[in-house]
Amino acid sequence: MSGLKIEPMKEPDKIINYWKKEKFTVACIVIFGLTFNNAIVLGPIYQGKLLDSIAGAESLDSVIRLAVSFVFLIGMIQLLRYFKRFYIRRFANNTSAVMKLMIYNNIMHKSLEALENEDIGNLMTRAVSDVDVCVEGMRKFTTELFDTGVLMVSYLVSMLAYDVKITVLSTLYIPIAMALAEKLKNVIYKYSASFRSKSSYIAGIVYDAIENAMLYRANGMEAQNGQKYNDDLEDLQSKAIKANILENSMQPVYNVIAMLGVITVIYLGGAKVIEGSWTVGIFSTYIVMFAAMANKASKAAKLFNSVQKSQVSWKRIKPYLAEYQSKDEASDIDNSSTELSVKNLSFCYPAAREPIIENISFEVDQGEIIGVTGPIASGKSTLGFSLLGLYPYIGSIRIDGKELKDYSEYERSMMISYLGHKPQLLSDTIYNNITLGNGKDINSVMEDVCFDIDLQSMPDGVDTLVGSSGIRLSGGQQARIALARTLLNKSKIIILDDPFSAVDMKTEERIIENLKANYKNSIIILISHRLTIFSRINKIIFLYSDKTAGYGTHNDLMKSSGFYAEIFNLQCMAGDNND
Ligand SMILES: Nc1ncnc2c1ncn2[C@@H]1O[C@H](COP(=O)(O)OP(=O)(O)OP(=O)(O)O)[C@@H](O)[C@H]1O
Repeated sequence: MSGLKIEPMKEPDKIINYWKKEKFTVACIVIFGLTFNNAIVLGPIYQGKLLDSIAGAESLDSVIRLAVSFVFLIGMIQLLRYFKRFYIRRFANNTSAVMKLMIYNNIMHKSLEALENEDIGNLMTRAVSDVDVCVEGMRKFTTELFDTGVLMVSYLVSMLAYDVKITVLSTLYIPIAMALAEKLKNVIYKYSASFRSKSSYIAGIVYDAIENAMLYRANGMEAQNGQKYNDDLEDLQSKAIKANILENSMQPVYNVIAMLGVITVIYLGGAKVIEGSWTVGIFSTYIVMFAAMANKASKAAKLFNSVQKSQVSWKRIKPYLAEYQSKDEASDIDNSSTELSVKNLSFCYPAAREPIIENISFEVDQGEIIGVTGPIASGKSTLGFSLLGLYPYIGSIRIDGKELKDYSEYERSMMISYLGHKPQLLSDTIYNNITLGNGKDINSVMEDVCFDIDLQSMPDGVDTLVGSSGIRLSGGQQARIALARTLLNKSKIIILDDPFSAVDMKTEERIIENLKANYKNSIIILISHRLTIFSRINKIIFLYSDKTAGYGTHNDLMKSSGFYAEIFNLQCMAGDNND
């Protein structure tokens, strides 16, 4: 009984492969399932023999011998049952884990565009609860294949051996219960699908409430949201009732239909006892077998309906069960020097019709800091984003002479660090937020982002917990932790999108000096609205709203662009006034 091994699998979108993958476990289920369900038939037979032995006033010795073997038999049957259950549970646990692993991998490798279009609540429900429902259906199916299928066959064969006519006549009602369950299949499928999709919707609302809790509270929307949530819950509840009622409440009906044959058994079996061709023990054995089989038949009918329900979940998770992908970690990066050359770069978001930036050209050498600025919505962030190479672009972006799109995803992630608008802090310590588990020393990067002073007032230092999304830190602290994370690896190209918007000007100036002094092997693309430090950096790209661009040193732009000079002078004046 080795531990669970959770490994990727081939063709995860074919449900049969989950049984094929667990060959050993499935073999154990088959062996223990067959022996248990065949042995269980011996129970009523021994019970009947015991009854006849007592009624026939046999010796006490033989009654005790029979009773002891009966108890031993029951013990053995329960032991077989234990192993059968153990392996079925193991199959279910492993299948659930592998499905979740495959879905997780799929999410991690989904294109950004596809992820942006995902409904988070829906995705979460599919990745977790739909997997559970689906695997539960697979477990029940596997269990009942033996506990119902094999057992019914065993009982039927034994009953036929006792009397063919009684068996045929008494079991005529069983197919009726099965046919009724089959008829309800489509209704159950429809209700289950509607319940699962409402459930996803509710998960989305909860996710939204967590994400935007502050916004809703600040705007006094608790009551309004609460009422809507309540209405949705009521709707969910009514869908849940519809989805479950047919599946669960029909079992007694199936049971009554299947048990109708007991009248035949009592009538014809009783006559056989009276005429002396059956003993009371045989009659008892037969009736116990019949009742057990009728009970199993009604469970089989319910099983059809449960499997139907789990098929809804399977259909929901199937699109996420793609082949396992792993990054090729081979890399051919030249770390000796860095050069960035951008020529006629145009970029259009996949969902947009027109390019946001057009024909941008510039060249940067190692150790240089390039500022990117311009009016609102002129495409500053888009330019930074396009340099990541995550989306197709027009024109050329060459790093060390090689086109960006010709580098692998892994190589790009090794060469380029990116800090976007949001700090994206994890609910963890400062240290873990910066290293993301790579174990590196962070002392120097903490000094580079001027966080060493902040740490002095934190009793737990770098082990301070930042809270959910960094809630326990100030905006400026959050921004600098995120900046430290981006700087830590001293990547060849570092793209910083508005890193100083929450940082005061003095700290901003100190950080810029640190970047100039300590990141001489990198190229830094600094996107910012604040131009006061632009006189200290190497070159500037000024994006105009009409998609043209100015490029040069600060002094060049002060002369060539009246717009740039005006913004710079205004900001310097505002800075002076603040001082
Ligand atoms: N993912 C996207 N899909 C489609 N269009 C987008 C996307 N992101 C941004 N845009 C559009 O691109 C244009 C430029 O946006 P961008 O964020 O690059 O401007 P910006 O200069 O950084 O703006 P700001 O100064 O407000 O930060 C905007 O009109 C915006 O609507």
